[in-house]
Amino acid sequence: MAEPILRIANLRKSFGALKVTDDVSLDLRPGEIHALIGPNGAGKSTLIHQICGSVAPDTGRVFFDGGDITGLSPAERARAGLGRTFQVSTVVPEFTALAHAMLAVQARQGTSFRFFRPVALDRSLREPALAALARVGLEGRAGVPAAALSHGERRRLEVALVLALGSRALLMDEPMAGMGSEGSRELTALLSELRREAPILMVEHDMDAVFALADRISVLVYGRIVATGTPDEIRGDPIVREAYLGEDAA
Ligand SMILES: Nc1ncnc2c1ncn2[C@@H]1O[C@H](COP(=O)(O)OP(=O)(O)OP(=O)(O)O)[C@@H](O)[C@H]1O
Repeated sequence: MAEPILRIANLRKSFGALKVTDDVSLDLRPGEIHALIGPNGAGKSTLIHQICGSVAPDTGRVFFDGGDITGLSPAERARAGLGRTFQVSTVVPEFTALAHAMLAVQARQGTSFRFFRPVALDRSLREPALAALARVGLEGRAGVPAAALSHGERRRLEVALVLALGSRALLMDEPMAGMGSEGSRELTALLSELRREAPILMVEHDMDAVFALADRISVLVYGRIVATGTPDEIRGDPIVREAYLGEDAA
């Protein structure tokens, strides 16, 4: 079996008396989608924050691509190739899809300021940016401001940006949230393809998407992983059914 690209070992995090992450270990292997599911307040988002570096664990380690990244900042983790999708709507609404993608390519190339060369004219940014947009089916929307993209298109733009940043593994917190059924279908197809380029660890509440996409599922309840397995194993697991899925899983 291939070595995991991402490995979380014995992470613990408490907020006061509340143990939000209680000795969590899991990994992400090349080519897979690993979904993290669990009831509201189980600690899924806090776990993702600890993996991407915006929340420091109390104890435990995070390893990426063979190296210990526990002490790295979110920006250093992103530069190392651990990508996280973020809401494009919170960036610059007037910037076009292409401009966002070009800025992501520029960040990857490590040239933040080019005073004498307008970004919009730079072919070394434009071509990889257009390729990232094409990868998510947005090549025809390159000139459209982010604010004018549909919700589903913005989600795809987020994916294009992490690709343009050179991410080799992706963390996604509820990628399906707010998508209509058409948008969910498109994003499901895209993520399904994408796993070969960059494996994905995702938190997701949409069980149809989880069971359609995931190679493995981990179930988090009160900060603890109660089960990890294939969708079939998770569906049939009595502890999971009792703790979380209920009879809908039948
Ligand atoms: N910065 C913080 N300070 C104190 N408590 C926090 C903080 N962040 C999260 N919590 C608490 O930790 C618990 C886990 O929250 P978290 O958002 O990680 O859960 P979740 O599984 O992602 O939930 P949901 O599915 O509703 O998004 C919750 O009880 C939450 O109120």
